Amino acid sequence: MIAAVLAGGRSRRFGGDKLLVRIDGKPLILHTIERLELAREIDRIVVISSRENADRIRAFGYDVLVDTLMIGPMGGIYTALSLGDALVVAGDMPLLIPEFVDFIIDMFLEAKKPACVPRWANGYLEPLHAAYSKDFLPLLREKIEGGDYAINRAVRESDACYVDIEKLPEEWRESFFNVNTRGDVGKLKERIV
Ligand SMILES: Nc1nc2c(ncn2[C@@H]2O[C@H](COP(=O)(O)OP(=O)(O)OP(=O)(O)O)[C@@H](O)[C@H]2O)c(=O)[nH]1
Ligand SMILES: [Mg+2]
Repeated sequence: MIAAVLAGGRSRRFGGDKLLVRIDGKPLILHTIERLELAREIDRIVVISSRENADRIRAFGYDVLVDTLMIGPMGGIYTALSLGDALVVAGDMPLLIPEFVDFIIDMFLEAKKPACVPRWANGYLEPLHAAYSKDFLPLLREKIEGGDYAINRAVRESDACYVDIEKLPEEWRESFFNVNTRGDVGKLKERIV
């Protein structure tokens, strides 16, 4: 399975490109990628990046596909699916749990649904830690053409399968930690030492 790492955001809350910020001497996005490399079910990693960041990420030694839509995560997922079925994660998730990623992929391969998305008991979805099939593309295309870029709504309108987070090992929840603000960098440093 391909893993697509979304890296085309604006980092507005962070102020300055958060994915290139060094944590322990390493850019944030490489922490995310190195966690993915430990997942058995993933055989290829592609970064879905803005045009501006493409060369910088290639220089780290990773494949890049440029997102020309730049309409938010939905456009990143749409771009990723041009490569085939994909496990999609946000580039700002440096604490990914490889076993959890494998768990989602195994469920996705078995369920044969257009998407497999983690869901909290209160209904909140985690669409940037999820698996998508090419069968999700027609709905995405329709949404994009209609100017509705809400990925959660698209997932809910599809025949997705859901991964109930509260039924899984509690330590897997760390997978969803993502860096949005400068303060999150402090939290991250506490967790990776
Ligand atoms: N390829 C692609 N990735 C995106 C896009 N928008 C957001 N992302 C990525 O999706 C992930 C989650 O997005 P957010 O945490 O909301 O990040 P963001 O948009 O950079 O940050 P804010 O501006 O603070 O909301 C990050 O890794 C972003 O780089 C997009 O339009 N295209
Ligand atoms: Mg985020």
